[in-house]
Amino acid sequence: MSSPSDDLRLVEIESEQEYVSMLYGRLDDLREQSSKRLAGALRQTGGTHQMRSERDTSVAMYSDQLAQYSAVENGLCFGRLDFHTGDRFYIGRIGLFDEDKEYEPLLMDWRAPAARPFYLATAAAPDGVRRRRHLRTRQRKVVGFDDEVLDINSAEARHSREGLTGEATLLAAVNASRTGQMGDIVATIQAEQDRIIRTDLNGVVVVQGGPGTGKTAVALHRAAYLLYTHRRQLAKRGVLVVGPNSTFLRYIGQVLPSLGETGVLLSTVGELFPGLTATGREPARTAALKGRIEMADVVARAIKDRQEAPSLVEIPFDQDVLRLDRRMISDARGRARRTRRPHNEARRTFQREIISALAAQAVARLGRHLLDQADIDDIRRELREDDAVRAAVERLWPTLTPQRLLEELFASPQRIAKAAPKLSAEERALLVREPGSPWTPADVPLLDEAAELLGEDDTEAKARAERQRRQAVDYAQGVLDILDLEDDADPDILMATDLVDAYRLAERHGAERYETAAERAAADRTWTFGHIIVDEAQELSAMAWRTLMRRCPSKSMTVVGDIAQTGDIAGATSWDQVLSPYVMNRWKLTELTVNYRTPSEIMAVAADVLASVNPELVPPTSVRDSGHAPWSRRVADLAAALPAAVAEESAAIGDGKLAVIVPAARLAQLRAAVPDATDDLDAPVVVLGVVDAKGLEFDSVLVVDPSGILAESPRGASDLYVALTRATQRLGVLHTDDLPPVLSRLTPA
Ligand SMILES: Nc1ncnc2c1ncn2[C@@H]1O[C@H](COP(=O)(O)OP(=O)(O)OP(=O)(O)O)[C@@H](O)[C@H]1O
Repeated sequence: MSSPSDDLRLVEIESEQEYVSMLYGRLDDLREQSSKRLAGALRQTGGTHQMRSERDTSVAMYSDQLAQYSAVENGLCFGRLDFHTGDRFYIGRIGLFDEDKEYEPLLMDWRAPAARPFYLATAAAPDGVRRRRHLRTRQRKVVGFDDEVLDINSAEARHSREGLTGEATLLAAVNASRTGQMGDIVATIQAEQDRIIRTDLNGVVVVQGGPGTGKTAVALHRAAYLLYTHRRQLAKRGVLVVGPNSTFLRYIGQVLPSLGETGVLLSTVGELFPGLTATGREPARTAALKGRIEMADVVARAIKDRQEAPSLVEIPFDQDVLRLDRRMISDARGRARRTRRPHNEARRTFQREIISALAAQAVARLGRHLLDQADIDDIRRELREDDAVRAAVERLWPTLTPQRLLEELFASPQRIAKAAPKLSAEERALLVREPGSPWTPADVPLLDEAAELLGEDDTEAKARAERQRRQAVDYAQGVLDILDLEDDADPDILMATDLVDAYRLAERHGAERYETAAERAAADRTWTFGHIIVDEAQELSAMAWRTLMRRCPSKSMTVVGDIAQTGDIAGATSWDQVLSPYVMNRWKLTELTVNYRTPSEIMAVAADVLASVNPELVPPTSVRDSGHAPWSRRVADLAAALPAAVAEESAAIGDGKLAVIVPAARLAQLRAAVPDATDDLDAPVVVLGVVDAKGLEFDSVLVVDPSGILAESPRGASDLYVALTRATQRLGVLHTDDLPPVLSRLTPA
């Protein structure tokens, strides 16, 4: 039998349903409008260059709108604010307005200033808000709501925990099973997070916080907020989000689209050199050395070393031999260097000077008085076009790509010795490798450094890209002409999304399509972004920071990380050390203190490990208990014991996700021991090394061989801390030898 309060709730849900259905109706109208406009734009043919470019812009704009309307379909409206004045606002993923009533707001975008009380108002500081309501929806259906009455004297206010906004909805969200994809937190952003999300665009903001405090979530919502608030400025230059590895980028990949933002480039530092995939592996010590700032000097010296000045070069020319001695070559080299242009650009000066020196010799031999200016010009031209002269210039001042420079440097201990006189012999030996070896992520900042110093002439490549883009548009046009659309084509039969598909079809036929800023940025090494967000920033090396800073001359950045979780030996130990070379003390530290992921029982274990990293570091406070005691089990053989432990944990979490986190050296062996295990985050069970588990989370985590993790790296304790804090519900530890003392809090099972 239902109680009167249940009945009241049902009535409320019905009335909310009516409103929410109206909002979806409005969304459908907008979708249809954009579809029609897109179809119209796509049907325009030919015209002047300007008309075509306007059409491209319209196509891009309407395609983006359509993508945004689809992206906000789930959870379109998630909140409501009732004010003491009687005003009422609904809060959602985008703003919707009533065109018939002077654009009265029907739904307030969560990023609008007026929506802020939804995240900040408290019973103590209600900001005029009487009630905050969190709506729960499934697809287009309202399935429930949670209310908070912001009255300091209410029983609810007395019971709610200090500092939490929308506690019931928040706890439901953090307790939900994980899906393998990070979700957005737009309905439950907490006050300390909101303040960071809405910090000014300018300058560097550092978000320091322990595991699970929402740093990644905050960084991504900040990207969405900045794009909303500074759309004009940022849409043109784009926003770059840098993450530690591609597994992590896949994990967070859906958050921004679900917030209606598709124009953000997600990348690892290793992917920032267009046209190159850095898949190679190398010893951690080599990668750490390549990450050191001294490598900038090594690259610069390596280039200078290629500008050779031998004592004599003889060049056969016109049945004679011309001679370049060291002084002539040094003079030409000096002139070229004094231009202060990048190596490949300064080459023109070098070549001119060499040709002048050779021409002077040739003219002197023929007899200056017998030649007029036209003859001398002819001689210079002949010299310029002469193969032997070209070969000599190429030897003395070669045209170098970053790849060739580094490949030839690493292949030659002699070259390394000249370029790196300040490194020890042992360090220099770490750099040597076979030519043709695959590029590694740590090579990328070095290639970038080299590209800066070498200079590149990419006009040809850009012209080619533009030609391809035009072909793409024409191809799509051809497809559309065949479709022969009528103006009033029934949207049910042929939606504009089909047209977009036709447009995108061009891509698959080898031509480029219209590109967003993010796409153009991905293909252009010299692109500079309007804002850069760096996640797991503690992992970046000094050379990687140099690359990123180059990509953002305005130094508008959000730097997100946790110094206590630094695992990479090239990584950071202090934010000041990382940032002051670029922005001195002009960076702002913000902190997150509440852990939304890891329950208190697991955090107590992790806190002991943190104390072993540095007793002064304070772990974040968990927002909840799970009721499950983290356990440990001593086994004789890890690979043999693993399947049963996996089966047990899988049964305990039902539909949730389980991760087995192992020392990198045992990854292959232990992955083979778990039936159906992969590194695909959508799978129910994944087996990962600690490095690849960074930033991720799972309902249950099995940490295997903690001593192995501790011993594997000088930052082993930080790695173990990361591994333990990936779980949202349950944690188990399997070990063969004595449990490390820092884990003594675990319950033997
Ligand atoms: N306000 C919030 N509402 C609901 N869930 C939240 C909130 N803040 C964080 N979370 C959830 O907590 C989990 C941890 O967040 P996130 O991954 O952003 O933390 P992090 O600080 O980056 O952690 P780590 O340093 O361990 O990578 C995620 O599932 C995230 O969705």
